[in-house]
Amino acid sequence: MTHIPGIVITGASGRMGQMLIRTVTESDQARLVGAVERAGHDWIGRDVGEAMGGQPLGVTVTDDPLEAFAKAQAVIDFTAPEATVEFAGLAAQARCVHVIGTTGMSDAQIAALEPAARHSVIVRAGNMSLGVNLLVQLTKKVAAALDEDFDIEVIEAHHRHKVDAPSGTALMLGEAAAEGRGVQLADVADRGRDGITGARERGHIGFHAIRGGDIVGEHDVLFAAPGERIVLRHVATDRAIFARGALKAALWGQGQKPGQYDMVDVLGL
Ligand SMILES: NC(=O)C1=CN([C@@H]2O[C@H](COP(=O)(O)OP(=O)(O)OC[C@H]3O[C@@H](n4cnc5c(N)ncnc54)[C@H](O)[C@@H]3O)[C@@H](O)[C@H]2O)C=CC1
Ligand SMILES: O=C(O)C1=N[C@H](C(=O)O)C[C@H](O)C1
Repeated sequence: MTHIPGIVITGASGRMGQMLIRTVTESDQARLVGAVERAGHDWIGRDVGEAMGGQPLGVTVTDDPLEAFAKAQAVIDFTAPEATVEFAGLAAQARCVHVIGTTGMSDAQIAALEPAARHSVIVRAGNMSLGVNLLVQLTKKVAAALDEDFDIEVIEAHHRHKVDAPSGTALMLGEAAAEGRGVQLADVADRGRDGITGARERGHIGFHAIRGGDIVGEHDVLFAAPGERIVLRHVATDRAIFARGALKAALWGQGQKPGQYDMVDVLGL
């Protein structure tokens, strides 16, 4: 019997799913024990390594998440909001750590994770990279140090396939800026200005989303005042940074008490 945690990857054929499978199989601290895709997907029933165009990995892609989770200690889930809510319940049933990278979740979907978190460890973050989680801390500090003479705008850019906006990372950065200022983001967020918007409102936090080509993920937090500007920037050039963070979270979650955590907890920032 090995103590190396067994990991299931949901959304196995996706951009992040495939990156996660490579990251887990290359790690000597974790074992790939399952790969899940949606019902009807043409990878179901195939070896996941072969489906990715490589050597067999001895793991067959399934559309039965509970059967896969029952053999695992952790589930790493970068899929879609409805799927993630369903997986949270099943991961709790199987007592697996559930690492959630999925973005675009509504407040109701986030609230729906709470019953699962009474039985299992959930680590959820809109961005699993070390760099962005450091940027979140810096954003909070800079926002706390400056007054409302500095207008805050969060600008993000992603590939043409991304379905949600603003990005999960942009929202994390906006929340951090709002927290630094001691306000609620919901009260001050300006999302996607268009038309005769009127002059910018003092104290508001703006969000802007660029979509194009194969941009992995870029985030700027702009603090603009009369006469000067500060720009905090993170540029992701490789999805491996998200996969490495997610695997770190899955390993960190082993032995933690049930509840909801984020990458700040995992990274000790
Ligand atoms: N937190 C982070 O660090 C990061 C988060 N993301 C987020 O991860 C999510 C996925 O991103 P990508 O991999 O680029 O998307 P993608 O569209 O390439 O992959 C999503 C996969 O999930 C699968 N899926 C959807 N519903 C499913 C279900 N019910 N059961 C099983 N599989 C299901 C799809 O078939 C697809 O293969 C997005 O929400 C994205 O914003 C992406 C990168 C980093
Ligand atoms: O969809 C993506 O690709 C990414 N999504 C996350 C987000 O919404 O912030 C993280 C990263 O920027 C890539």
